[in-house]
Amino acid sequence: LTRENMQRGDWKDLEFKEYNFCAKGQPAEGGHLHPLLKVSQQLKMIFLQMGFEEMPTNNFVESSFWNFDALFQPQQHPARDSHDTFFLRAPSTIKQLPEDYVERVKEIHESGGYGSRGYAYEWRRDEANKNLLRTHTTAVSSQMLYLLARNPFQSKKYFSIDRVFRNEAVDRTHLAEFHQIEGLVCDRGLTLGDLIGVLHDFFSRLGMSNLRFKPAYNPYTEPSMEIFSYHEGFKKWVEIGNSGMFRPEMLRPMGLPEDVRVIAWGLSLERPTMILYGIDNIRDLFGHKVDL
Ligand SMILES: COC[C@@H]1[C@H](c2ccc(C#Cc3ccccc3)cc2)[C@@H]2CN(C(=O)Nc3ccc(OC4CC4)cc3)C[C@@H](O)[C@@H](O)CN12
Repeated sequence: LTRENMQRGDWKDLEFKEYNFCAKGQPAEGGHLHPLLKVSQQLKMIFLQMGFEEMPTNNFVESSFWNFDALFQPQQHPARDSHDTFFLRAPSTIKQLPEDYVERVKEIHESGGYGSRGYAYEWRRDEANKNLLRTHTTAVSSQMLYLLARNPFQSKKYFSIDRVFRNEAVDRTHLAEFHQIEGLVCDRGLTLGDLIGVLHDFFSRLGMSNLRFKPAYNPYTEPSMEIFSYHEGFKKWVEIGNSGMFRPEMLRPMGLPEDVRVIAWGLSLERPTMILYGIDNIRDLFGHKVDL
């Protein structure tokens, strides 16, 4: 029976079979939640169950100051080169920064302080003013810790899961951006043992309990550790993240009390998602699937 039959009136001469009200309908094509979304929701639940608060990471553009200088990362560090970082043409510079804090950061880079020798170079404000696409969510962690330091001290547990951008060669497992997962605990008298303990708690909730730690280096954490977990499936140790204790050269200029320590760790969202979903080409995670 068509619209034309109805308009022409010739439906009267047509033969119709009995309507089968018990016939099954067409299977409804349902949508699917994206694997990255499902894994990030699972990780968000883990952090919330551990009493962590989510950081506001809804801005991809950061200043070099918050992304590097506040983390005591020197201005000549290779990661700050345009080969590794996306700098912005417009707006190319940050409008304003907390001037008193900037002065203390300049001081710690140039001549040290709080027992540190610093880097003994001429720190440049115009370098710190350059806007970029954040290379890690630690650029947000630094701002949250600075805000914490401006109020009467209280211990805090923060997390973030969001996009970060690196000007790197793209290959099967690397794109110019990825989602970083970061957790941090700020409290008086925290030790490396507390970091190891919170890592065991966190990763055991992801089904990874057999962990090993390897000394590593980050410009903003000392000591630093790479985190490994034995993967029963692959029968080998898999690097599952990086961690460390933020340096005094980062925390003291913020104004945090001398006995306050911050332990932190990070991992990517893509790696666990690809492993959990058996995806071996990161491009299958993004963009429209083109079956050529
Ligand atoms: C440019 O690449 C950086 C990324 C990404 C990464 C690395 C470090 C941090 C960090 C940090 C940090 C350190 C100190 C203080 C604060 C933040 C965050 C993400 C992953 C971190 N990595 C990573 O995610 N690996 C991983 C994580 C989970 C996982 O689960 C599977 C189900 C079993 C499997 C693998 C480790 C490696 O993949 C590494 O080669 C790649 N890393």
